Amino acid sequence: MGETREKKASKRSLKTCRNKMKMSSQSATTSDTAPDRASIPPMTVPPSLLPYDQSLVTIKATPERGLGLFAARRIREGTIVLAEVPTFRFVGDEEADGELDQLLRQGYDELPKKSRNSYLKLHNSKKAGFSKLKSIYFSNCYNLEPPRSVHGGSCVGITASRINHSCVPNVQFSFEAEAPTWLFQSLDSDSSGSEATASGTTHSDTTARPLGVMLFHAIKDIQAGKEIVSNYESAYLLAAGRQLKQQMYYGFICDCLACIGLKSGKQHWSCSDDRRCAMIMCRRRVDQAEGEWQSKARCLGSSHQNFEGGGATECGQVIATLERLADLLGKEGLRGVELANTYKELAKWSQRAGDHDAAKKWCLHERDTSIIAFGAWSRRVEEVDQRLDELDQV
Ligand SMILES: C[S@@+](CC[C@H](N)C(=O)[O-])C[C@H]1O[C@@H](n2cnc3c(N)ncnc32)[C@H](O)[C@@H]1O
Repeated sequence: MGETREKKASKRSLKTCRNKMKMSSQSATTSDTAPDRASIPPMTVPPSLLPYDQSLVTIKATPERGLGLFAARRIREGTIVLAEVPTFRFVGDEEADGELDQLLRQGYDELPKKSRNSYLKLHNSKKAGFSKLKSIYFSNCYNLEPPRSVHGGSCVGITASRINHSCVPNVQFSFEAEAPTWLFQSLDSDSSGSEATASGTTHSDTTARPLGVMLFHAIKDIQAGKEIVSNYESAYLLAAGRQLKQQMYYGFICDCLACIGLKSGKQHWSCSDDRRCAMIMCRRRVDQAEGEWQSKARCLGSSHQNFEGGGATECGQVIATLERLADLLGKEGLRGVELANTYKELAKWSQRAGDHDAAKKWCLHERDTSIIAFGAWSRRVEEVDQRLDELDQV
């Protein structure tokens, strides 16, 4: 299963270096030929291509947040902090059709004893009217719906469940339905019940739905001893809105820098809500422009999205809004999926404006951000590469 993708990944890793070279040499000479591998300095190899190192993190108790995951040593941006085969994974229909209890019970019975015990020890928010298995599931599951993942449904991993929340996360969660064999080989097989799934399949059973792998990449450098935190919620909410949701769904109130703002004593974070408000406004403007663009395309009966119908001014305004959004996201420290998606939109609107050089530039930004947040061999980077190839052909 993994071999073809691994081969592709190693090809892409060379391409990564080539694009990085292109990026840094934009104002100088641009070479179309790939550099000799030997001439590439080791630092240009994306950290996420290095084998996954399980000793990077450790689980510790905290006074306010229960158990949490902590960096055992300094972790560089782009490193896989945690890779885990989920214990349970359900697609959207299974979650919705009321059979989840039965599926969970069936999957649970098939787990090795150690994994069953680990599952029962996970945090339980004691959700009213839910069985214990289901309440634990919904207290810890990661959503696989867009924009975080395109697979739909949700999943739970034993170690991933110990990651606490911050509105200013230092890791980005992603899910890969297929992962290279080197990654599976470096996973601890009994840490996640990887030999069994909710539907009784194994990840090596190619005829059944594979469990895939949950991944957490560092989106910034993390100092030794610092807590690993992911964002459970949308970034496009003000502190009060985020806290309402956290209280409703998880029973806690976040005290991250963005939430405490002024109380942090840091000028930068006292403006967090202002920045998030501006981010929400940008998002609304872009979403509205996208809706108008789509309906115009439908009216004109254009089968192609990139018809020359919008006008440079309209596209220019959307591009300026998206540039502002990218800047705000950077200032808020949100350098994961939100930033990658913003660069993707910048490339799309630049293409609509007929500016292929800008489209390529933003695509390369999306690629660099995606390598850090999702890994160089990820489906997301593969998709960006396809779009870059298409741009090259224009
Ligand atoms: C998925 S679990 C995370 C691991 C959990 N701390 C444990 O001991 O297993 C989610 C629960 O952790 C706690 N938690 C997570 N992030 C928190 C935060 N920023 N502040 C306070 N509690 C938090 C809440 O009780 C939440 O319902």
